[in-house]
Amino acid sequence: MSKLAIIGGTGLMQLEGLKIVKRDALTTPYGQPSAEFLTGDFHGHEVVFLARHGNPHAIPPHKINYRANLFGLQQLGVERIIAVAAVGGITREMEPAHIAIPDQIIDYTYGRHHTFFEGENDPVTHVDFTYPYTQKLRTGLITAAAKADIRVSPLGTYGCTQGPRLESTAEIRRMERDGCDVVGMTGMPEAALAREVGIDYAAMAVVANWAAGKTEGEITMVEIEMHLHKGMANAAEILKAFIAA
Ligand SMILES: CSC[C@H]1O[C@H](OP(=O)(O)O)[C@H](O)[C@@H]1O
Ligand code: HPA
Repeated sequence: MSKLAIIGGTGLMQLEGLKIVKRDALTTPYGQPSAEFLTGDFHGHEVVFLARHGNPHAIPPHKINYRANLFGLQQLGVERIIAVAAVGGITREMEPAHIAIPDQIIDYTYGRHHTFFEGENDPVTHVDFTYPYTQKLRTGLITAAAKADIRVSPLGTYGCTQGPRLESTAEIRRMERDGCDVVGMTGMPEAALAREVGIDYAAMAVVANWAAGKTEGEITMVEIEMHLHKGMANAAEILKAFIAA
C-alpha cells in the first residue's frame, strides 16, 4: 500500500492512537517545515503525521511553510495525503461539527509561496488542477464515513482566504455567490503543491462555526473550539475506518 500522510490543522495537532516510531526534523531547500514529521503505527498501518500549524499551534495560516511541508512529505516517500482542516460553514448543509469532503477549491490567498516551479533553472510547468482533490481518495473517505456511520457532504467547494483574520459578511456573501460551501485559510497552496510534487491529496473539512454573517452574532473562539471537539472526534473515526479499509 502506498505511504499515507495525515496533515492535521486547527483542532488536530496530534493524532490520537498514533504509536510514534520515528521523528524526522527535516530541513528542506525551502526552509523549515511546520513541525517534526511523525511516523508511526495508526491502527495497524504506517502513517506519517504533520501538524500544519506546529505543535504547540504557533504558526498562523499565512505563515505556514507549505512548500517545506510538501517537500518533506515527498522526501519521506509519501504518496497520499489526507488533510484535515477546520472551516466556516457557508451553505445550508454546512452546520457546525458537520464534515465535508470537498471536490473543488477557490484560492483567494495572496503573497504565499505557491509553486515549486519558480527558480531560474526550473522548467515552466503548468500542472493540471481541473480536479484539485484526488477522486480515489475522496471516494475512500466517503466510503469510510458511511462505514463509521457519520454523515458527510460528499461534495463541496472550499474557499481559501488569506487570514489570519476571519472574513467580513460581504466577503462571505461574495464567496457564496462564487459557489463556495465552506471557508478556510490553509487549503491553498497546500493542495496545489501536493499536485506539483505528484502526491494524491484529499481533505476533510470540519465545520467549526457558521461563517461571518450567517448567524446574528460575531464568531468566537469558544464556539469554534466547542464545535471542533465534536467534529474532530468524527474526523478521527473516519480516518480509522479509512485506514482499516
Ligand atoms: C478560527 S480558526 C482558523 C484557522 O483554522 C483553520 O486551520 P486549519 O485549516 O489548519 O484547520 C483555518 O484554516 C485557520 O487557519
Ligand atoms: O470562519 C472561518 N473562516 C476561515 N477559516 C476558518 N476556519 C474555521 N472557521 C473559519
